[in-house]
Amino acid sequence: MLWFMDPPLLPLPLTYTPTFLSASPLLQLKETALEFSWPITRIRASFPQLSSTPTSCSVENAKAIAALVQDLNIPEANFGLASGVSAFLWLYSSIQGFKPATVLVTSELPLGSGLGSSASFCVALAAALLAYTDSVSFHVNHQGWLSFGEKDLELVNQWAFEGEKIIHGKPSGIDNTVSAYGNIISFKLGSLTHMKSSVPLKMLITNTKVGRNTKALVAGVGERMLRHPDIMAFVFSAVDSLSNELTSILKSPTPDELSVTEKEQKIEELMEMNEGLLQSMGVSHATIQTVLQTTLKYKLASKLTGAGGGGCVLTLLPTLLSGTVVDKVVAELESCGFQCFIAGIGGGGVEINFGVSS
Ligand SMILES: Nc1ncnc2c1ncn2[C@@H]1O[C@H](COP(=O)(O)OP(=O)(O)O)[C@@H](O)[C@H]1O
Ligand SMILES: C[C@@](O)(CCOP(=O)(O)O)CC(=O)O
Ligand SMILES: [Mg+2]
Repeated sequence: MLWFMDPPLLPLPLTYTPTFLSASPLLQLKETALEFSWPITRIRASFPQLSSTPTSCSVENAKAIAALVQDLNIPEANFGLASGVSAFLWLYSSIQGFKPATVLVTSELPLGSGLGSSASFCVALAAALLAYTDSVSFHVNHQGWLSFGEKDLELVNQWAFEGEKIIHGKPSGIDNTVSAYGNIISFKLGSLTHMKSSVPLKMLITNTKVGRNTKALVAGVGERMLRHPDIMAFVFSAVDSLSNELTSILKSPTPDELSVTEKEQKIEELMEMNEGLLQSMGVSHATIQTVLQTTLKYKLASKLTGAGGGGCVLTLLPTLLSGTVVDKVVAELESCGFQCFIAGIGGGGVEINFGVSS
């Protein structure tokens, strides 16, 4: 069960404008001010046969995508985007077919920081592309926002998983599932349980700003498993037990404030143990250790999030913690050059708004 290794996901606004004025699909990435487009004839020639149901990108199609991306000459500083652009090409061509459209992506998430930006990107993309096909239906949610019906949401999630595979290599599927469905999910390969926490969890997120790549980190854990299969089997079994314990804490009813505090203390202990297990998988980093030591001075428990190796660290902010302590710990972390923000755990899932424009 991988639930406890994963991040709270934040929204990724994405604007999708079908346009029949241009003959090229256009991808605009607002934060990096980059734009990519391809002649539709070239895309059509690159993918002679595509399935309209969620399908993994074959080796042949991956080669075609690599050629399309290589010709873009993405600046070296933004080269990490190549995998996102590849996922875009696969989802766009498979779902949208060969109709030209403009896709504008804006995001509040830092990329490659363990907060699941790759999954949010794929979910938002799959959702926007599917929303413009005739095959999906919606429920009205709030103020122009629509949510997908159960079957269509699963379709969004399956396509997003195919995109994640391109960015990530071998994702478990937890990030795209949380991003699509929202709330808290207990996830074991092959089975997932949607949960609502009985404790309102608040986390301080510290971005160490150390860039890392999920694909490389996950591959590194795989190599350690090959070198030490017996030890790593115990580590993963411990992560599983830990996740089961967390699930039962979150599920059990909370009658009064004292038990909220008790639950928070138990969760803090689990976070500390989880951090130790993640360290033994080899995915920590010197900056993560600095965040852990800093928050520990204020008796706060922290753990790395996502694939680790830098990126973000989560610190539980207990309900009764005073604002002064939060201010002090944030000031100390920011004086190290880190960036802090506060998030509640368990947000909403993907929604569509046909009225939003850039
Ligand atoms: N808004 C976006 N636009 C384009 N690509 C994106 C966007 N968000 C994420 N990606 C892709 O996802 C990659 C980061 O994924 P990953 O290494 O899994 O880190 P994380 O998911 O923790 O942010 C980026 O390098 C990029 O290829
Ligand atoms: C490490 C892992 O649990 C999540 C990776 O998340 P991120 O891309 O680091 O945000 C991998 C996975 O579940 O596929
Ligand atoms: Mg990711």
